[in-house]
Amino acid sequence: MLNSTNFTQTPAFKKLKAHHRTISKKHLKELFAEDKNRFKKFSIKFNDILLDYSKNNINRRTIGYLTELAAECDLSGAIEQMFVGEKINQTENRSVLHVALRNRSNTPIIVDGKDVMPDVNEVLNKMKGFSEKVISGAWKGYTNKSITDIVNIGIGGSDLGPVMVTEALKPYKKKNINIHFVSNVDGTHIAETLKKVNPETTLFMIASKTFTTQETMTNALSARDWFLQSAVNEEFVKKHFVAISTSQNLVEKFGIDPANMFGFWDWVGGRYSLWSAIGLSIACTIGFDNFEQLLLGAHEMDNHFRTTPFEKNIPVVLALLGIWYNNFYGAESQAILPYDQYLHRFAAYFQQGDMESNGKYIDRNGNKVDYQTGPIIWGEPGTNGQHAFYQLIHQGTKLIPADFIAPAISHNPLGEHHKMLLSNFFAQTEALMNGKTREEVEAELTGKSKEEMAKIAPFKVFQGNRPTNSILVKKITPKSLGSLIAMYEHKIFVQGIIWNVFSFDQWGVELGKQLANRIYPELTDSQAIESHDCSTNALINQYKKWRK
Ligand SMILES: O=P(O)(O)OC[C@H]1O[C@H](O)[C@@H](O)[C@@H](O)[C@@H]1O
Repeated sequence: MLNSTNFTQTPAFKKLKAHHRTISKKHLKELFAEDKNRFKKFSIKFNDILLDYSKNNINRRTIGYLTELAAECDLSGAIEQMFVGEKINQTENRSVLHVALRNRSNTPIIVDGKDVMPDVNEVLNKMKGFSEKVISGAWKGYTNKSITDIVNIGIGGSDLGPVMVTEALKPYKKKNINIHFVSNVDGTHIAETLKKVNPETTLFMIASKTFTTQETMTNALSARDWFLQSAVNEEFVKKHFVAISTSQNLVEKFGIDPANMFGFWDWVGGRYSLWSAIGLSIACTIGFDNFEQLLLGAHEMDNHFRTTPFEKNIPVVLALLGIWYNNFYGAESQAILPYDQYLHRFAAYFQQGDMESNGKYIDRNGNKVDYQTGPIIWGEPGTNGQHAFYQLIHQGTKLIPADFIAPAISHNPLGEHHKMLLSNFFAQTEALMNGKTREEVEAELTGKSKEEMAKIAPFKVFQGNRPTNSILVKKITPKSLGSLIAMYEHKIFVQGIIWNVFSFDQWGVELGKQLANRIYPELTDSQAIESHDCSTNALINQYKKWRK
């Protein structure tokens, strides 16, 4: 059982409250001027990842109190409970073991008296064999041609991870395999995808933990119909459809050969599942050896997280900084800004990862919280963001803590591009910290009259004092990406523990599904609907009129 302390009632929280009153009066610039060793004190290097968190509104005392807070919420106990397979997802009575999926040291992890590692390894072996067959061309379609295109059909956790990773690791893509993803129930998504592929050489991966998700099942059936228009014989489905699920029963019902099913377990949360068979599309796109490197990178981050003291523990430090801004400074969001085009879905991936995990107002005791929990996660790759929303980060009225992520080495060392990209990365965090004073603005406005200067100067001033983390990675490789993803996963875990919420269920997605199922049959005929509130009725009835 996880500890369920209200963190706002701890001694450390009270110390942080008092401390916040003083330190929040100091500009980041002052903190740097006072202490030339800030970088040394507030940075952590782990393998090929450097976290510089010195550009935050903190000093040694802040970190001391924050780590005390973590201790008072029994973070160490919670970490151990997760790693040893205790059922910390209490509302679903499940263990939380994405760490077992990438447990490359193979130490036993026991759930309900049984070591899960042999099953994990068995599925990994099956994925290895299958991906090798697909990539080598040995897996043949119904006209004896090799596979050229994979269409992964899934949504949420059965989509976002593979999408993000295959995009992030495009430089490792096998040349003979193209990957496509269909998630939205909007027919446009599947229709546009099917225009690009040939039924004779396409492999569909139906990815769904439950195998009941409306969007995925609808898209899978449409894909099957489309395939059978050409292949005709239902026997051929098994050469072109594989399933990734925890439900063998439903997979068989759908007509997929159980031999082509890749299983996983209820202790893998959807948004933590890219390491499981849900990663089959990744393995078939970049090769199994690279998939294993991804697992290894995550495993090394797991070990770091499990064994490193809090003040040197990257996920813990990131989580505590998030709590500092969320609960003391009143920040409502957290930006993730990758300076790497290949990471363009990274923020979208962690929108699910973070917001589905910690977007909760009921605590682990079943009571309504009286503090803020999960932040809004958002972001786009630099430098696109700079020309869009950075205005608000620099001069808006909201505090937006931001994580800047960049690789030192580009996969595309084209001319001066990477140097320019990185100069923007370094410049932005510097600008956000220092800002620009009125004096500096005036010094630049040479040749202007006093009146002209007074008129324009206020608009050109930047307050600065805006916190950032810089995460510099040597290169985005399968291994370093694995570490980066695991880093954020554990950050979310730590925050959930301290906010006292259950991070591994997602009851909040159910109500909308339920109501959609009720409304769906009402849309069939042309009868006016009166069973809802006047707004919903009117919208449905207008839709019915227009579609006639
Ligand atoms: O893999 P499935 O079962 O199709 O679920 C897909 C998604 O459905 C819901 O939106 C949530 O439960 C998500 O966490 C999940 O990832």
